[in-house]
Amino acid sequence: MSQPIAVDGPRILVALDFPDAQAALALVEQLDPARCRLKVGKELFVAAGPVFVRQLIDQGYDVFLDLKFHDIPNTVASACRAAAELGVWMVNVHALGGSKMMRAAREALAEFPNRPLLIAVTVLTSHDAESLAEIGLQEAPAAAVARLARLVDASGLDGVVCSAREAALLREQRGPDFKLVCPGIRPSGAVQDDQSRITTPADAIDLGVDYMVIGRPITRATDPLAALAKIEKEIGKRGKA
Ligand SMILES: O=C(O)c1cc(=O)[nH]c(=O)n1[C@@H]1O[C@H](COP(=O)(O)O)[C@@H](O)[C@H]1O
Repeated sequence: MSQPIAVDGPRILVALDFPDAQAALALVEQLDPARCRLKVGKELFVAAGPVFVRQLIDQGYDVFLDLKFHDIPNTVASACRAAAELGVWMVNVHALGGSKMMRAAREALAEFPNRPLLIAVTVLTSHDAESLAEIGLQEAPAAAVARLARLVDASGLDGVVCSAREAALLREQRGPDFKLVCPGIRPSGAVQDDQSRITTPADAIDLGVDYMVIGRPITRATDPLAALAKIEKEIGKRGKA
C-alpha cells in the first residue's frame, strides 16, 4: 500500500443525477459543504442551468461541472472560460478532442487567478475493446486510457476521470500531482446498481485516487448524511489526508 494522495478539502464528489433543481436541492439541503463537493452533469445542467450552479456555489459548495466538452478548440476554450466565470471548482473536456483543444482550454483558464481544475475524460467506462474498435481505436481500453492520459498531461491539464482500477498504473506513470477523479465507487456492502467494475472507498485510496464521484449510494440513501459518514469512516481507515 502506497501513501494516500493528500487533497485539500473533501474527497467525495456527490453526483447530483437529478431531473430538476427541486429534486437536487432536497438532497443538497441534507448535505454539508465541509464534507462533500457536488458534481453537476448534463441532465441537471440542461434542466436547471447556470443559475442553479451559482446557487450551489453561493451555499458554499465546490462544484464540478461535468459537461465533458468536445468541440473545436475555440468553442471549448470559450465554454471553459464561461465555466470559470460561473465560479466552478472543476470542469472537464474529452481527451479525444486532441491536444490543440486541450491546450486552448488550459490557456483560456490561465487568465483566471483562482481557476477551476481542468481534467479530461480519457475512455468512458461504458466502452469495451469492441466499441473502441468500432470508432477506430484498435487497442485495449486500459492501453487507450494510459496513452490518452499521457496526452492530457503533456497538454498541461490537471488530471483525468478514470476508473479506480486504472488509478494505480496512472499514478505510477503520471506522478503524484496528476489528479485522478474516479466514479464506480461502492462502499462495502452497498448495491452495485449498473456499475460493472466497482471499487470500495478504502481500496480507491490505496490505488492512489484523489477524488471519488459517488452518486446513488448517497443520493438514494434514506439518510444521505449517514451514508456519507459511513464512506468517510471507510476512507478514514486509510488516512484521511
Ligand atoms: O464522468 C463521470 O462522472 C462518469 C464517467 C464514467 O466513466 N462513469 C460514471 O459512472 N460517471 C458518472 O459517475 C456517477 C456515478 O454515479 P453512481 O453510479 O450513482 O455512483 C454518475 O454521475 C456517472 O455519470
